[in-house]
Amino acid sequence: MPPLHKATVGNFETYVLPKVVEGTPGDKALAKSMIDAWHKDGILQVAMDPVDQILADNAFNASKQFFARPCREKEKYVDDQSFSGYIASGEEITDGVADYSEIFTVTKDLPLSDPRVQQKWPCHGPCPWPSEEMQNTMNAYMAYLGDGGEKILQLIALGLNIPIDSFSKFTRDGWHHMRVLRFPQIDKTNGKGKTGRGIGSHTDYGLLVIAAQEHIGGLYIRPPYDGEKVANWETSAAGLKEDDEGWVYVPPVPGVFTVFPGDMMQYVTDSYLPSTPHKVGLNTRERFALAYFHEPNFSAVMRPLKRPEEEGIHYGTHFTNMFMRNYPTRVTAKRMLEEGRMDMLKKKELKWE
Ligand SMILES: O=C(O)CCC(=O)C(=O)O
Ligand SMILES: [Fe+2]
Repeated sequence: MPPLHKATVGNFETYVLPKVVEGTPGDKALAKSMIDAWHKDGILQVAMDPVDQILADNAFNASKQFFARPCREKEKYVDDQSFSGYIASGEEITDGVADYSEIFTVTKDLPLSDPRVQQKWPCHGPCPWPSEEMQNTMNAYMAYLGDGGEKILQLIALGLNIPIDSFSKFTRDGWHHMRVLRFPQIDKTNGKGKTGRGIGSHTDYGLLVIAAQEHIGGLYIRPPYDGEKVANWETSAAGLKEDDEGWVYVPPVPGVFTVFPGDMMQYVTDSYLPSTPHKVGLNTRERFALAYFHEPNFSAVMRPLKRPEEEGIHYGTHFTNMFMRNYPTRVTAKRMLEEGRMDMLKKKELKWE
């Protein structure tokens, strides 16, 4: 466990996803158990089969190859329309403090000819891939997690006794994205952040957070507590209880990925499935992780399942607000403001009704 962080060590439930979710009694029992695990621990594990584990291994190898390149070279892989690309250690801000994470973000990779890019939709643009090999490897891994994400959404709906497509109807052409992450060894940072802190405590934005880590750990989560329900779309959850009691260390387990709910899952279920707060500590060795986010369509307007008459939350606006807050000095944020792209979020064409 990384030094400087107080926590208990978690031991989480592990599940095997069915090939297809059909709504059988077996699927229902699995689903209910997954929901119970989220209520108890705030996180669960899914076992990858050996073929899919290769996809994860390949993604970790591509990540290491990229991060091993010289800084001057990595810095070139930035796009000024999307938030895809390289983020140096100390560039991301969580709750006003620089994170030590070094990141390559992958958002929906759209060519300049895509109508949404032409119309200057916020956050829409290409991914500046450093190589075709990294592109293919990351795309293959994300496609695998995308399949898993859809199955999990269907299972959770089954477990809640609501129509099986209650969540997945929002994810057509979903705004799925991934953060390829490297964390420096605790005593090898550039001094821009806070000692021992990799990423400050936060919740993530969409439906599901699906994360994998190699053998060096660093992730901590807070399980749900009665009366502890922060709505990140109203009041920032960043930095919350970062140094309090109650954190649980997520030990690296070979051959699994972890899954927990994001902000939109919390919103549509009226906090029955709260978005899990988490943070990353720096370890005594460098650490690699892959955080994939299974999301609604950028244009989706999310509403509480029990109160469809609510005005709702436009997912694209929530996503854009969060990225503008985390990367205020990035070229993408500057161009967005210069070109008045934030105003576009109010337009009807950007909203699914
Ligand atoms: O490093 C991890 O395991 C998780 C990273 C994370 O929370 C994020 O990228 O949002
Ligand atoms: Fe996160």
